Amino acid sequence: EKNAAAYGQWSLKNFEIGRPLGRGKFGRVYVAREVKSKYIVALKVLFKEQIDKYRIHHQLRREMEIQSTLKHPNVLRLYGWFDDDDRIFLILEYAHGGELYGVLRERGHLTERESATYIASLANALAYCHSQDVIHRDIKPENLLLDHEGRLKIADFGWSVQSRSKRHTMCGTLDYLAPELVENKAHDYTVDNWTLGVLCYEFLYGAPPFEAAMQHDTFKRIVKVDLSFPPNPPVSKEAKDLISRLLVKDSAKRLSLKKLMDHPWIIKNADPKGACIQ
Ligand SMILES: CC(=O)N[C@H]1CCN(c2c(Cl)cnc3[nH]c(-c4cn(C)nc4C)nc23)C1
Repeated sequence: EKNAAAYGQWSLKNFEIGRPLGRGKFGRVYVAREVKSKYIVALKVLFKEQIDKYRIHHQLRREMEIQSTLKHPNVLRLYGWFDDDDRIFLILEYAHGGELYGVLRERGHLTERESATYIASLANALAYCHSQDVIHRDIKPENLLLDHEGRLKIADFGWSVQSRSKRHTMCGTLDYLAPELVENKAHDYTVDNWTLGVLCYEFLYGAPPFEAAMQHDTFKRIVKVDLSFPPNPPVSKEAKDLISRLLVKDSAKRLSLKKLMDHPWIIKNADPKGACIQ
């Protein structure tokens, strides 16, 4: 198996498996260590019978092809994969800082500097994905991880692996979807610009802008762009200005990622190193 590893043909023998990080319909994710290099990775295990049952081969292959070609500091790397008789193993970058979602829930809301830093990192990552013709990365707080320096990593769990920490948002939430998506209309990469507005709002206020008890009410609030800014926590007018330029029904009128990077709130608050949660 020495040669096998040399040619990137991995097998379970190359890894020591650690604690589970998350689980879901299709499998689980574990911390793992590559035996020879001692390199820490996240190993996602998917069961073939589940993949057959839910007929997601094509989606899984597309996700794997996309994620293995994307190489950006704010996109979680997929290093490779291997399989055995009944499982497929994805070798993913391990984010030492865990889920941004957890920090957001713990803290209630983030500071303007933290929020602007993460929005700038996301805009950078999305501009890169769009340049590779990849759109609609399923960006919601669950899919945002932090590395050991607090730098953001988009981890796209297209096949919904939920983490161990209790989820507050039920799976398949509409909160982050643009009107044209929830109305099943044609959509382009500007759906991601809308989602940036939702995330920026949620970082600053601790809850997404169109949240409602029932999914149908969320749907109505999204299509109406029923946006309001509560008095607490106090948020700068520049931040509200940026959010209002992203949460625009007409997708052609949404602030572009390029213009977002030059927005006064981002210039003033974003940490150029992309990290600032201590
Ligand atoms: C959205 C989702 O399912 N996330 C789960 C599964 C994969 N995943 C990770 C993936 Cl895919 C990569 N790196 C991670 N690091 C962690 C993590 C680290 N700490 C200290 N706590 C956690 C949790 N998790 C991952 C976490």
